[in-house]
Amino acid sequence: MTAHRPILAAAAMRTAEAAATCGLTELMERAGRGLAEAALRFAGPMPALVLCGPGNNGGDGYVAARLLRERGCPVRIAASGEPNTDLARAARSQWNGPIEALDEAPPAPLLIDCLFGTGLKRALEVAVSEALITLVEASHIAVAADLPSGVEADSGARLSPVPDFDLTVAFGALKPAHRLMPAMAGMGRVVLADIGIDAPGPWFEIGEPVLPSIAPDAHKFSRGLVHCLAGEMPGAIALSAKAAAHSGAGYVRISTSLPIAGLPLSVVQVGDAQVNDPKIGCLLVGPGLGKLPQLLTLALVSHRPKVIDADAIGHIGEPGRLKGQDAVLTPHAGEFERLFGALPGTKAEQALAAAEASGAVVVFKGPDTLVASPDGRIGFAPPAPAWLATAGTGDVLAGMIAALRARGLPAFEAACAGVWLQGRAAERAGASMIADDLVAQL
Ligand SMILES: NC(=O)C1=CN([C@@H]2O[C@H](COP(=O)(O)OP(=O)(O)OC[C@H]3O[C@@H](n4cnc5c(N)ncnc54)[C@H](O)[C@@H]3O)[C@@H](O)[C@H]2O)[C@H](O)CC1
Ligand SMILES: [K+]
Repeated sequence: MTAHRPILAAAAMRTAEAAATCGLTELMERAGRGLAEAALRFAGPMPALVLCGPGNNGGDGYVAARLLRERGCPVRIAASGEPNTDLARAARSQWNGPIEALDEAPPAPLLIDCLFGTGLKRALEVAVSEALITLVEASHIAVAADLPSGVEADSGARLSPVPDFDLTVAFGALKPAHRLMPAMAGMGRVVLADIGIDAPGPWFEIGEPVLPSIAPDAHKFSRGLVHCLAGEMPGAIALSAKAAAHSGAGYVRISTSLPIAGLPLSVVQVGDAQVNDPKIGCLLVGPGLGKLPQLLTLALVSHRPKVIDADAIGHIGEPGRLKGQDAVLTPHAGEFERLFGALPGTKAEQALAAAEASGAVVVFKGPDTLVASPDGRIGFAPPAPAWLATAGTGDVLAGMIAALRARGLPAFEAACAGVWLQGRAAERAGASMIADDLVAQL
């Protein structure tokens, strides 16, 4: 069971650090110790070169270098300049070895990057960036302290070229960049060093969901009825319906004008869509819909909870149309931009703005899927296999979320649970999977 883990943007992290009762000096000592221990566990004792920048990330580096040396590792430090914070100056004063110039330092088998962390504001100077890339490439194992230098903590953008790391040790809490592209792709394994910060908040990494149990006296309708609206290409909604059935819905029904082949016999096909049937736990519209905006209109007339996916998102037109609906929207980047326009800010800020504009829970899909609620919560997906990027996996996700909603989870929790379960199913299905195989793993 993995709980939700807090994710803190840079400003929230600074607030949490300032509120820590142990004081900032002790926080830096803990961060440096966490870094040294994680590097030792990962790489074993090997000659290390620690790169120290001007801020507190550099301060963590001075502490880690001292502790690694105390444990018998041959350690050198190379710095890009003088420390510019009292904390980092104090940490450096406890290092009594030499400090090399960054652009002249020869490489070492273990490279620890403490140039910049959450305080990075702009691209690295070219000489600093080049030295970092050269030294990382010449090392056997490269470890980033908090974040790889060059990565912007809140957006996951690379402000300058960033080499690939083997290990990233996040301090106190994950930052958005640990779960956002492109930054997360180059971090290697990400581990969290506990420095005693306790800052639960509305942003978190989605953990293993707690699913509603099946009551001993359950019947098919009490377990949840998912009603799917089929459109022009019924294969897609068939995949959603199968996924819904395997995600614990008690009853899955499709309204379709033509019989759909290949569906499990337990999925019931009907001719008319009684979208206000009070037994419906969740409506699903969009997969394979094609050019049938009237089916979206029909879904929006219904007072039942709904998942709106794929083609249906393109028919919404104006996000405000969804206000007052109990809806989960599941756009990928193209569908997101078509509906909400080019929103400013980070992916998390865009997802929140979209949730607010529509009043819906927004599952902003991609290799770094986010689930945003109009109430300000955001769930960041834990890393999922890249092989999920194949046709039909979105239809499967929509069906899963619809089933979880019909089973009684609130919209945001259902969406988070669906995203988490889909990632784990993909891990089990393996790299050669197609969307149909994903259903078999639910
Ligand atoms: N605050 C704490 O108590 C603790 C922080 N920890 C670690 O500290 C960093 C964040 O530290 P901060 O000093 O805010 O930022 P950085 O070390 O990332 O460095 C910012 C520093 O550099 C300047 N700057 C920004 N961008 C550039 C650039 N491209 N080129 C040159 N200089 C730049 C900026 O003005 C600042 O002066 C956090 O990640 C943790 O690693 C400890 O973990 C715990 C205690
Ligand atoms: K760093």
